[in-house]
Amino acid sequence: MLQSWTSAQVRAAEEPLLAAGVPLMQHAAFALAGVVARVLRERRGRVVGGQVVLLVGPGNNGGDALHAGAFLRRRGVDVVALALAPRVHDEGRAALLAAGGRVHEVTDAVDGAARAGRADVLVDGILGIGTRDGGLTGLAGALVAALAGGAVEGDARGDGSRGGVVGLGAHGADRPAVVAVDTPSGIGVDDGTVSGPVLPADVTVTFGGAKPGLLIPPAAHLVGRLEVIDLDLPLPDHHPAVVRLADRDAAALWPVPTRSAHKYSRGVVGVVAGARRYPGAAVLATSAAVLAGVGMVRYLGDVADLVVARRPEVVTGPGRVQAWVFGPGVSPDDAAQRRRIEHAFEGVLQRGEPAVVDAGALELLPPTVPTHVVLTPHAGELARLLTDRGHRLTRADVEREPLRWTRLAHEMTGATVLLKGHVTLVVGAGGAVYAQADAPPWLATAGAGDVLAGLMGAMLAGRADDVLDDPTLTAAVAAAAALVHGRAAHTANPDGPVTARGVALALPETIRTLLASA
Ligand SMILES: NC(=O)C1=CN([C@@H]2O[C@H](COP(=O)(O)OP(=O)(O)OC[C@H]3O[C@@H](n4cnc5c(N)ncnc54)[C@H](O)[C@@H]3O)[C@@H](O)[C@H]2O)[C@@H](O)CC1
Ligand SMILES: [K+]
Repeated sequence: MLQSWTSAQVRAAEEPLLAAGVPLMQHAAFALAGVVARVLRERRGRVVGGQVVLLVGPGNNGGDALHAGAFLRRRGVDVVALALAPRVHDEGRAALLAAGGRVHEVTDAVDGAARAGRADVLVDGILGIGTRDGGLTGLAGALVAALAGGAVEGDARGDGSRGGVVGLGAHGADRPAVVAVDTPSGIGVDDGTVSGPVLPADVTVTFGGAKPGLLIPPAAHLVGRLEVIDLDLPLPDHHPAVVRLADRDAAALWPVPTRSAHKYSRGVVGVVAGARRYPGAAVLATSAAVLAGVGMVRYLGDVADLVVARRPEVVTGPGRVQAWVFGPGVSPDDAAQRRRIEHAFEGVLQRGEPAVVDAGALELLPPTVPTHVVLTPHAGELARLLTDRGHRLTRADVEREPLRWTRLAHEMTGATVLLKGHVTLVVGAGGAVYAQADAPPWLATAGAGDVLAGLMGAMLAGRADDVLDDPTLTAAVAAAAALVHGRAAHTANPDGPVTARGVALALPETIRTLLASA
């Protein structure tokens, strides 16, 4: 499990150690220098003679970079600090100079970008947890925009004058590797927003514990490989801001049958999905539930013949269920499916049956529901859901601030809300947040959401009693389902195209491997 803490939580945890004179910055800088040395070795075969340029901002984040530069100097690395503020960390600066490094005061963004572009490794120490709203501006903003590759047109000098842009480009062996100090500078450290230029990192070395912005999109896409340096900070372990589950966490959440289990005790999933116009969604959602290993799958809808032809294990017609899947392939104008879903919602509310509410069923959601109801919108559907509740939003708004809007949807509806994406966010009871980045981009394909819904329904059915006893469990189960979904895509075809059906078929093998690894 990867846990993360907000800037305020990290500062509070650092305070007693700093008061006791623990040299946290030295520890952080030493670890940072080790990572930079490793990156130099990866790129050039050796550390000695490597060229490192430090981008140094006004605070302790720049201090970390300067001290790391001093450590690297002692290992024979050529280190130049580009000071991007009128004043940089005094001690760090003195340490770098004493070790034979150089400090260059940058006054021109184009010139600064040209110097930075010549490095083997660029260390981004402009801002860390001291970042205020608004991202990088002025000289640092213009320099980073120039380096990041023309994000700013014309204003690369930071003084309004036009200048040539020295872009790092997106790829290429010649461009410097970028190592971010604590966070890529300019991201919203606590919410993952990106409101200005940011230098995409190859590696982010974060201190004490991860920060939410490193896990939440869009900033999460700029982090590269994440390395967490443990500083033994007394962080509130039971109250992380955002969590990312690992395989063993998902395995621990999986409903593994006991020897005395029978099909009803293992859970029955009721699936209301598909229509004559969208029969595939019913097949995919029921298949995923069957292949995830639930006790029984019960299908309600108009394409029962097709579902049973494809999945003879499925029973049809009403009856007892432990959890529901509503909505894949259901259009709002489908009166029969609407009635079935509205009727089943009564059970969800009265008897406390967990439910996954997807696609067409999102529009049938009662005004408020308990947390054992999981909504699984993509960004466009979340925008619509909130627009219907008085917040005029577009898909792009949701993509800019996914955590904010997922949280609001949870607060307004009471449901656990899972926002599907390359990074999937889940917000559940008590405001718990999960950010799962397990899905390969190939998984963005038609029907993949139907498989996720079926798989999650199977998990909820298998753990229905636990979920009802412990309201916080639903969000964890939803996050684990997202993890399994991503892993199944990988099992289906590592690093290549996948079909939704292929992902469903890969579930048994994926779950077996996951449980074996725990
Ligand atoms: N507190 C500690 O003891 C430790 C801190 N560490 C480092 O210190 C960093 C935090 O240092 P600071 O608190 O000095 O903060 P930063 O270095 O992140 O920021 C410095 C200053 O930049 C200014 N600033 C903020 N947002 C800005 C913006 N958008 N544009 C321009 N200027 C802006 C503010 O005046 C802020 O105080 C951490 O991220 C980490 O790298 C590490 O050395 C570990 C120990
Ligand atoms: K930084």
